[in-house]
Amino acid sequence: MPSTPSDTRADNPPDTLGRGAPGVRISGLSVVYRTPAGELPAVRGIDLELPPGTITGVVGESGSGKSTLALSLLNAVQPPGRISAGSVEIDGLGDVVTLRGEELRRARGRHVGYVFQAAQNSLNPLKPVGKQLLDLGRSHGVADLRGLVREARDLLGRMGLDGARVLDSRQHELSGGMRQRVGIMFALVLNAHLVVLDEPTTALDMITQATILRIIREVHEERGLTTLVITHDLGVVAEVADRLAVMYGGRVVEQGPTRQVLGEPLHPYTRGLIQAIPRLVGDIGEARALPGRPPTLATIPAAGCVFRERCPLRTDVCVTQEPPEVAHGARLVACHAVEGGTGEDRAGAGNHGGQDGAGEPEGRAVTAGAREEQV
Ligand SMILES: Nc1ncnc2c1ncn2[C@@H]1O[C@H](COP(=O)(O)OP(=O)(O)OP(=O)(O)O)[C@@H](O)[C@H]1O
Repeated sequence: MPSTPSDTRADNPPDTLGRGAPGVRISGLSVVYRTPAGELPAVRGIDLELPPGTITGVVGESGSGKSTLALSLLNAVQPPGRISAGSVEIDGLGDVVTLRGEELRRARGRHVGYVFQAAQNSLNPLKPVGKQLLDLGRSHGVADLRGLVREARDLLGRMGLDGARVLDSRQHELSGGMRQRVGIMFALVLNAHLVVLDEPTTALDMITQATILRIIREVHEERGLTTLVITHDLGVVAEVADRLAVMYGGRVVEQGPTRQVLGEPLHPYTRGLIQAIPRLVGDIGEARALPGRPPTLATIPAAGCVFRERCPLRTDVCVTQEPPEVAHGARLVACHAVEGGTGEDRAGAGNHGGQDGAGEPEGRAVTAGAREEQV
């Protein structure tokens, strides 16, 4: 990759984040939305670590709280929502939940690059993409705007687009898939070292999706990033993520190295998600959709296990007691019915969770293999 825009920024304040991939520690994070029935939690007491240099995937059905979690990483939850408890510690930035005003604006884009779920429609319809790029550069004090444009063209070119043409285009002149790639370009172009991608490939056909996932992985490794990918698509995380967190009803119910979580799922919800994937070969009847529907804010139970209504393993204790996250080797699982925890605390699991089986080349190869078996 050629020199990056941040290499050329002369008039910027010192880069407090440094050059390395930052670690992120989300602790006790809760987010509520105000509704006619009062403030209801969309994310509840989440503890999640993003080890430096890894790609973490967050999966779960619609409404499980994935986007709300992603927004919290940027302290960007908007009313009627608010972060009601917890912290998001990013190396070099501190607790972003406490950042305000100019500090926060600077952090977004420059330190934390992001693509929101609605990336396809988040461009300004009146301005060419290139003009919006220059606005972004100026608002972050980029000295070498030509370098910024070069970088944008290069990123778009790698994603299979004619960069110069795209920069000259307005939103309505681009297809959904092109806009999606423009969104990814904006997330990467300021050379942030923490990148949050919310459904980065939803508008893309399978072949373009595979290309984009490869590029996300390549850029992640070239630049030494810490990356969070939010998706409802297990295929996407199998392809790209070292570590995986499975969300349901605002809780993380299972987390650990992708290879382990997908290869040998422990939580009944994770198992259900995997069983629901239709296979191209074999008995079509093997794919079993999860019965029932995920809860809404109004139907998330106030006590007990959030998954119990749909759970085949439910017992009485699930109605009254919320299952704690228990370590199973490098994994954390919140389920009363999963036996054989190692008895380690969260820290114990988190420590080897970073790399163990996380899948540097070997882990991904195995994960890819697991995916091949699925099809
Ligand atoms: N602005 C809002 N006002 C009220 N409730 C909201 C708001 N935004 C999200 N919610 C609710 O919060 C819960 C979590 O939503 P969120 O969008 O974070 O989930 P998600 O897993 O990202 O789902 P999807 O994949 O459909 O975006 C859902 O029940 C949703 O209806």
